[in-house]
Amino acid sequence: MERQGLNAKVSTNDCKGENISRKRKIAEHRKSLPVASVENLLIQEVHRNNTLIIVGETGSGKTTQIPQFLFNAGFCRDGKAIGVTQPRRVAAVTVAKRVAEECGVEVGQKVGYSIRFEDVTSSSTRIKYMTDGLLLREALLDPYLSRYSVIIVDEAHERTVNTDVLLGFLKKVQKTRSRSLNDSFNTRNTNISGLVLENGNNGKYVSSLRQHRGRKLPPLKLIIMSASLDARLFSEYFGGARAFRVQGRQYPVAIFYTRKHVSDYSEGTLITIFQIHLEESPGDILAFLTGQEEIESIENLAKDKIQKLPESKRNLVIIPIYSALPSEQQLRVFAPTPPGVRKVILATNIAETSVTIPGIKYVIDPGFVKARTYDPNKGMESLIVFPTSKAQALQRSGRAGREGPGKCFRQYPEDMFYKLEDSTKPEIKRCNLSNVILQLKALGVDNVTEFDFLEEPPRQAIFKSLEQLILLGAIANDGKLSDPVGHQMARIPLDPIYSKALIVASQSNCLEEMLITVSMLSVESIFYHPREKLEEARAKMKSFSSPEGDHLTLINVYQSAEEFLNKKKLELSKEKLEKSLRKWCKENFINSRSLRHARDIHSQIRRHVEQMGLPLHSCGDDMLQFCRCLAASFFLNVATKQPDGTYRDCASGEMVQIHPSSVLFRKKPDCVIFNEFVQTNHKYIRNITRIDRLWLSELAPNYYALKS
Ligand SMILES: Nc1ncnc2c1ncn2[C@@H]1O[C@H](COP(=O)(O)OP(=O)(O)OP(=O)(O)O)[C@@H](O)[C@H]1O
Repeated sequence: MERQGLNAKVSTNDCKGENISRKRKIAEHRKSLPVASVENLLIQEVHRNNTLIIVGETGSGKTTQIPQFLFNAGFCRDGKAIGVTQPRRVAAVTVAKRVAEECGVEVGQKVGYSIRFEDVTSSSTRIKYMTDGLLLREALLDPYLSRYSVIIVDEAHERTVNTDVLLGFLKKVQKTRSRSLNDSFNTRNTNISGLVLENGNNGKYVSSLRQHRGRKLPPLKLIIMSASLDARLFSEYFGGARAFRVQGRQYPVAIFYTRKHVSDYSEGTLITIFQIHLEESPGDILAFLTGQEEIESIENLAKDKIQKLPESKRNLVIIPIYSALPSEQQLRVFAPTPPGVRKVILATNIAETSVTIPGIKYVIDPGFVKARTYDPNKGMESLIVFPTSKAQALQRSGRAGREGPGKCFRQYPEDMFYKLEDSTKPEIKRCNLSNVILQLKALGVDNVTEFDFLEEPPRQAIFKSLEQLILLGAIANDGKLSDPVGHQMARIPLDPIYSKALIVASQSNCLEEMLITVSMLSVESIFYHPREKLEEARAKMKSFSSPEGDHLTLINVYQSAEEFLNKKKLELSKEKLEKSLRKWCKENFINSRSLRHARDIHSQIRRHVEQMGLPLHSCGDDMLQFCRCLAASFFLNVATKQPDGTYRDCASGEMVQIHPSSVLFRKKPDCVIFNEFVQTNHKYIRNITRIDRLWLSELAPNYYALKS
């Protein structure tokens, strides 16, 4: 007993020792970062300028250190907080965890994060990492962002829609806050609702202002950061804002190009993974691919190849990361690699910016990315694979060289690099804007065409999206959000068309079914059909399939999985239950990762609609009612069969085909609603349900009466 006690004591001490040495290492590491040498200068610049643009090499310490410098310089006095936005959830979470560790606190205390459906902050949080979309949602409740003294918009070069909208909004808040400060200096306690009216908003702004009447709001400091942004563009937009350059890089990254053009980049990536594994020194590999399906196919091929290696070389583990993966699975890539094992991470551009994945020494960059495009004439949005920009290539190589020197293998010849665009085309110029417009209107920007965008989206795209929102009933005659539908839609964090579907379903007693549908539609490929077991997979799919179409088929899958879980729930532990669900998925050729993600989304949105008080009913076996509800929700996406068996999209007039993955592929009903337009060699529609054409003028009279 005594010995055990002694041992226990020794191991606690060991633990303490380890902790102390880790803390010391972290402290030394922080001091060695390029930004550390300019801390005082940076703080001076922030004091002098309300808007500052900071450009510094990847890994120089911008994201993790600058918020801490600001905290130490007193920017969180009076209970104010520093908000740091990231374009991606995974970056917000992992960086917050790292900074909490550096500060020696639990995440959620002084340092926290907030992403859609997950808030790890408390009243003591002073440095808050979050997605740019989340800050926009916060602004709905607090239009002056009054709890923040500084907002840092990180990775601004990504130019996501949310970043662009946020920048325009922050510019406005800065102006208003400076004015509110002057007003409260001059006429303390006066009613400053003039500012409210100027913002063109209603009750929400007023109440928020009332809270601040008589209290000074300090000017909002805004910092825009990236390793690869066009500082001039941002500076001009913010009236000649100062740009500050942090010199120096932590570790070098050697760049390698191929001699010739690579015709099949996935094959090239696979070959390079194994070349690195067999020829290079220890260190983990990060390879960038374009999407879930591509990642899963390379994952399977790589796993087969590993089995064929000599025993001593099989120490290779493959870990995927893409946005449709549930958060805890995404975080697996950040776990330390066991000794003697080499980790290969197959990632989409989700791992391209901000993140530090411990152990990564090698990056493979095929030079492609899947991105959204939007054709405003046809109102059609699709995902297309594009070459990356130089900025993206730089960010990707920057994922190596964070813990020591690294190497980046670009899967294209050097001259190709110089032909790439400097920066990525802003998403706002190539996407459907209905979500943006809904958000702006909710923020009180009634005339969207007058909003001060960093770069204007195409007018036609604005009008097309406005039209869509009007047709969905989100906008009233006066151009404001309709009451209650528009306001409700703005509260649900989904695409407007899906938010509307939930509202319609709540009125038709089938919200339970629509919640499942929307969750399943929010993930990629529920079914998988391995080439070697095609017939077996098809037979299984048939057992779930509904003659009405894909939406009911997806519901069948979801409900069967739930039934299975309910049966097993009493006899198995949580861990075993997860395992047996994976087995069930495998037997049924269901993608277990996608199903898990859909279940996650389902429970999150369910909580949301419950909070909103929407009645959660099921239509039971009355599938006709549900199909009518689908038609009432997705009436903007209707296609009708043509004599030659192809389909015509009613909204755009475009000729399309039913995607081969649909259960209606061979049945070819006369009239269908669909949820996705996919453009490969052909134009396909996906996720389809048959409807009766006559329902349309009854369920969407404004649109169809007008059309006919
Ligand atoms: N989670 C982590 N684990 C280990 N080291 C980390 C972690 N996060 C950051 N670091 C270390 O801190 C350094 C600075 O990271 P930081 O994210 O602040 O740089 P950055 O300048 O913002 O880079 P980028 O422009 O690529 O986002 C990294 O190079 C790495 O050495």
